[in-house]
Amino acid sequence: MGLCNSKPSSNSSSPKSDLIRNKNTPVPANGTPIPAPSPLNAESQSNNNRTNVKGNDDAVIEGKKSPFFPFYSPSPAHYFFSKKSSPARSSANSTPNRFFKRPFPPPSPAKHIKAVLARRHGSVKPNEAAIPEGSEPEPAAGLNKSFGFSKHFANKYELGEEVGRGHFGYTCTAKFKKGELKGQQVAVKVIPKHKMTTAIAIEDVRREVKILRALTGHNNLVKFFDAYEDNDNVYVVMELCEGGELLDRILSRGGKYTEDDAKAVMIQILNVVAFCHLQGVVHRDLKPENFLFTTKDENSVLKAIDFGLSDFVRPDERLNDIVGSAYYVAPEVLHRSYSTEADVWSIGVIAYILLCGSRPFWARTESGIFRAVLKADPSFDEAPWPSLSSEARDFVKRLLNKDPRKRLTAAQALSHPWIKNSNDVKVPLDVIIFKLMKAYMRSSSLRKAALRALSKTLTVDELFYLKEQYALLEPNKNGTISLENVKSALMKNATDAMKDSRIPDFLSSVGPLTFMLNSLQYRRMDFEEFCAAALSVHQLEALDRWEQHARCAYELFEKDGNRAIVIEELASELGLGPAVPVHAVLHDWIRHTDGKLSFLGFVKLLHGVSSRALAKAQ
Ligand SMILES: Nc1ncnc2c1ncn2[C@@H]1O[C@H](COP(=O)(O)OP(=O)(O)OP(=O)(O)O)[C@@H](O)[C@H]1O
Ligand SMILES: [Ca+2]
Ligand SMILES: [Ca+2]
Repeated sequence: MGLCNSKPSSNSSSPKSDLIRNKNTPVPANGTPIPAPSPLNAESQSNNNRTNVKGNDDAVIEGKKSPFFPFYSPSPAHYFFSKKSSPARSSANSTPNRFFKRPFPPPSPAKHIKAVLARRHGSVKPNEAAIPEGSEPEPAAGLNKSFGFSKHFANKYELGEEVGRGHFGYTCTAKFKKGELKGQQVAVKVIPKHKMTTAIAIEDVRREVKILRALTGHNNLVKFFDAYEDNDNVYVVMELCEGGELLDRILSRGGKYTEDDAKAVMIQILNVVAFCHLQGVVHRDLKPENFLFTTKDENSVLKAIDFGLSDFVRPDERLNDIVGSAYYVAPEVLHRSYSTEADVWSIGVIAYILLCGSRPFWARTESGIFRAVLKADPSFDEAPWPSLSSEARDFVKRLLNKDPRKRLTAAQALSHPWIKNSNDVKVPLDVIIFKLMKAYMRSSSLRKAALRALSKTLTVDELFYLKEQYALLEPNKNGTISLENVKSALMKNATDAMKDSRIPDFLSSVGPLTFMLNSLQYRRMDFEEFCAAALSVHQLEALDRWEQHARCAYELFEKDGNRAIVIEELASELGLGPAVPVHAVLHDWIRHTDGKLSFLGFVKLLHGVSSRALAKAQ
């Protein structure tokens, strides 16, 4: 492959062509207007209920018993000095100026978005938070707070000291009282029932336990043992992580990691998040506070915790409730139309913080942070960015792409040049492959030919990921795959969570377009075709070299696949309905000399049928 000299890099994500369906209310494909940057969410300064650590933005308040006491609390004098000095001494080579030109204050505990707290506690002040219509918190009366968990917590465990506290619960050590495990220590997250004042809050706890139970077993996910309840509390029993929160380690290092150390953290985060996504679980609250080290050792394993805001998401579904923590929230979450890509954004924020010690999006108020997330481009010009590797910068930028279709997936991020050569990297199966293959199988032969041409322009770096994915589908001896390979690869990785996220169903059905059963069942696909099927035009488009990719592909298409096409046929290829004045719109997409596709038409065809058009057609 790679007939052209251009050196593009990157890969897949489907034309979000896949059906866009909302969980609760339909949202236009492009998302709804921005909810937040209005007085609605203004001034959220005091909404942090964390009492264990650092309640305030950049300060560290009284103590949790963490050994990683965050001694790095920037002196306000730095800012004072920096502000005062910058205009006067703005010479570019003034070293002090460079030093004090920290773009934002260093990381600190993130607050949950107000809407999260509101929908859980039901105590919304008028205009305080944006809540999706039709999901107003219900009154506390008549709520069923029985979870069906075992009632024998007190018989089995003896609670010890508190080790952490969050908005919804507090965590203590505990010991097995008897039996083989007598004396062994565990962690118990205690969630008081009196705090569950809405049906949503109860449902969240139910789902938190369900998801933990289903996902436990991954090396970078806190091990779950069991859940109990009594009249007052729910008790979630887990392995005890004694190494403290990732946030505390970031702070204890003065906010900066070497590239190698940041990479080691990133690999573990991406591993567990790619695993969750394959299971159809979106975490929705990824932040350094929600990753714990198992031991105090420098090289300790990192574990994801706190699935309190997590949810199942079907491959063709968009979620629309605004949840998460403001500094880490993805733009499409604020637009109320999102899926697993939102977690990858949060990982991008964590990566940015690890590498430079500052937050990429910062403001004093919630609405200010939202505005920054939606509109601002994070700075890569300030120190230390220019001295970091170009791969590191590229990695972070591709996680922080505001368009979720152009963002890398977690599995793709593990294949990124910055990461892929590290030890311990094993690229996992990526669910986006199934979405893309599905869109490909539904495409016309003309679009397939266009995608094939594009796939021939992929570079070694881009092919690396596709090769890994193809290998995971375990092609047979003659190097081809069929629907059976796809199904069995999925089933091999399946946990109980997959049932709730309906990933296997997604493969074999879609109403009138029973795509794969009809097509892949009766034939096999080789690696070349797989590349055409599993590449993402949107992601390639995000690259600086996209134009080269596309031009090069068009040349190949001209030789091999281009043919005369009439406007009506092209219109139907692109799913344009009768309401669209096709002759006016598509005029430039067909070459007048020979009736074949022009470059513009070729690029349009690569993108395929728009999701809106597809939704209308069904
Ligand atoms: N398995 C564990 N081992 C050790 N400490 C833990 C464990 N699980 C949780 N903790 C500590 O308890 C804190 C609170 O737990 P968790 O984040 O699950 O609670 P929460 O109420 O959902 O928090 P939040 O306000 O972030 O939603 C964690 O930040 C961590 O410090
Ligand atoms: Ca937490
Ligand atoms: Ca939580």
